[in-house]
Amino acid sequence: MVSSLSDRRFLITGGTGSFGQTMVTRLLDAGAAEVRVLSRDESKQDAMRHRLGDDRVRYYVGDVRDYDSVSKAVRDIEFVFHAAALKQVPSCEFFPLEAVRTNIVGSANVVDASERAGVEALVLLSTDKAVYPVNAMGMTKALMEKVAQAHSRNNVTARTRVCCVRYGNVMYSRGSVIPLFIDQIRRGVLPTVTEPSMTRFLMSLSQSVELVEHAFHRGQPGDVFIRKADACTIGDLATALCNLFGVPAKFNVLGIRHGEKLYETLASREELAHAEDLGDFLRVPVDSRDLNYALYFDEGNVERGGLADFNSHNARRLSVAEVETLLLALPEVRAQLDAAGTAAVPA
Ligand SMILES: O=c1ccn([C@@H]2O[C@H](COP(=O)(O)OP(=O)(O)O[C@H]3O[C@H](CO)[C@@H](O)[C@H](O)[C@H]3O)[C@@H](O)[C@H]2O)c(=O)[nH]1
Repeated sequence: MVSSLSDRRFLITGGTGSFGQTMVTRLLDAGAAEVRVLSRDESKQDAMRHRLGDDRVRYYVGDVRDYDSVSKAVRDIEFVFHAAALKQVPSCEFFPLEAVRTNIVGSANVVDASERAGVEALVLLSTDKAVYPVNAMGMTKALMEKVAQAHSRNNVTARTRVCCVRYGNVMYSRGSVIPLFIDQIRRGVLPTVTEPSMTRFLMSLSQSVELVEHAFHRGQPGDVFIRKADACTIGDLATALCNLFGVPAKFNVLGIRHGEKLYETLASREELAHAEDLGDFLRVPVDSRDLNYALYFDEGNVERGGLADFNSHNARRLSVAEVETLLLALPEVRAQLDAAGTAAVPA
């Protein structure tokens, strides 16, 4: 268990992304001695350097696919957060081997380089799409989790405590559906809803950081941590945005896209059979032959209705009004509403 973030040295792979930037700021605020950012894009690093203006942040240009660049960035580091990934479903479908190289081989490089450098703890970021995966992005993230768990299972004397976190859609993340719908609404175009009854878990960026910190502080080697998020239908999400921008809730229905599921699963029924309920979080320990499954069944200790998955269809369903409240809590949405000005009349 790590008690404090202050005066410690951190590496964040993919540190210029939405999660990475939020985590860097959080660590700096908590008094970190040094935060290294490893990423491929020098111009994003440059923009971040100017925005933060904090010389505790060190920028490493490199690629997790290249073991050498990871091992240089991790030298003398105490804690690593691994956020670098190929995350777009369509690009991973078109180029699955690229997803293998970044999401699986790259993650294995981060695990191995951390172990060799004597890093204390490593948290890898995964996604609900890794559970019962149907697309290359989810499949490669599922294998990333296996690589992380194998490190713990196969090395009893491992120096690095490796855990994963899994979460669903982060609201307003780059290229996601919320900024797209807002852009469409503001341009006077009908939002392009794939399938109104499709459901997704909703999480804020700060909740994703909280989950990572929870795993970082409390995770045992090989654990997967999940936050018990609420979910909504995409139809209700589009309706909530139309209401906020004062336009009628009418959509252009496209149909479900290639590689998409009607709902996502955060924890499989197989995992729930031995998961530990921690209130807001679930902890799925690494599968071990020693686990006493029978105890859980005899004591009726399996949460969420026996052997059902925890998915976005059976999770707590947010109402349109609740989605509106969540959206209004996002500074980006408020800025868009302000920019839309008084023309936005409530529906
Ligand atoms: O024009 C559009 C685009 C998307 N959607 C729907 O909106 C939902 C969310 O889509 P999107 O924001 O594109 O996210 P996902 O494809 O679900 O994937 C995101 O969420 C994952 C977690 O589930 C992350 O791992 C991925 O990196 C991230 O891209 C889905 O049901 C889509 O069908 C629409 O209705 N219309």
